[in-house]
Amino acid sequence: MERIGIIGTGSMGSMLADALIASKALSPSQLIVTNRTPVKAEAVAERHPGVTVATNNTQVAREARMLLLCVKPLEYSSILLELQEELTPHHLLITITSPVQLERLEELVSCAVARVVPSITNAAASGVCLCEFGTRITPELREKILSLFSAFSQPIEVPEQFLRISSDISSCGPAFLSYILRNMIDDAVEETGISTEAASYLAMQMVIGMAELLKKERFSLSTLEQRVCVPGGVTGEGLIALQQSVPGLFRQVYQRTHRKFAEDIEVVKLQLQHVPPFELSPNRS
Ligand SMILES: NC(=O)C1=CN([C@@H]2O[C@H](COP(=O)(O)OP(=O)(O)OC[C@H]3O[C@@H](n4cnc5c(N)ncnc54)[C@H](O)[C@@H]3O)[C@@H](O)[C@H]2O)C=CC1
Ligand SMILES: O=C(O)[C@@H]1CCC=N1
Repeated sequence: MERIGIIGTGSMGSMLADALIASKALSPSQLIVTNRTPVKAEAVAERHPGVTVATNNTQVAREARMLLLCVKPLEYSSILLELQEELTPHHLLITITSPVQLERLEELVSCAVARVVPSITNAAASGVCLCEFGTRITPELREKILSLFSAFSQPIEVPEQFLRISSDISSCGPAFLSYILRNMIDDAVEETGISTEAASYLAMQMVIGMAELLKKERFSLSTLEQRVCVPGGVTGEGLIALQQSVPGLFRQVYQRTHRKFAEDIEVVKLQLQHVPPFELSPNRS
């Protein structure tokens, strides 16, 4: 029975644990989890009796061959120093974050490495996850990863150059759209006096209905816009206000995310300089 380890059970690590078990891709006994603050790992085991809570990261590497590293980029150097001796060529290390380059990871560990960037939408067994495979990933490992994540998402292979923008849309997108929707609601309340509850309910039902339409492939975004925008009607009037401020807005969003991404890559690179290549690791026998 193959076990999978999750290091870091914060927002994404716990979502992945829940999704793997809910989709039956894994039974609880196949999962071993750990977190710097143990209570978060214990909460996963409370939701899914049978999940093992490890006391530290090295225990996870000893008991599982496939590891999902679900911590923030700045935690990588210390975790890699801890895990370096435990990781063998039989392990598979999957990072879920973007600014840690796979090429660099391959210099630091002896096992195969891959990236799978999830999205909060995967919690509803929906949405995509973005995959990138390191050079040690065999066709069998590739299939294994795709099969595991396809239990609760649509895995899409993305070239490194488009990883950031893809993640901006699929992973950050739910936060961006939620912010816009909250403004749609707040402005409705301020402008008309409708209650927040009523406006929120209408907005959420609208989004759910729209997603269903898109899911059934009955409409593209532009046909949806055309069908709703009756010539001479009110939608067109509203769109005039949007046309004045929305075009180019997301370019600013993407410029900011890309700038932050470039900064993160540099900080991670500097930190990883303190991790020796795996062949030179001091404890290596
Ligand atoms: N939140 C999201 O929607 C998405 C996040 N990501 C990526 O996933 C990564 C994690 O993000 P979140 O889960 O949102 O963050 P989070 O802060 O909720 O979770 C990180 C967890 O790692 C734990 N941790 C930190 N250092 C540790 C260590 N040395 N050993 C064990 N556990 C440790 C923390 O206690 C925390 O529970 C980030 O790199 C982020 O870029 C990727 C796609 C979507
Ligand atoms: O905010 C972040 O850094 C992460 C990456 C993708 C979604 N959330």
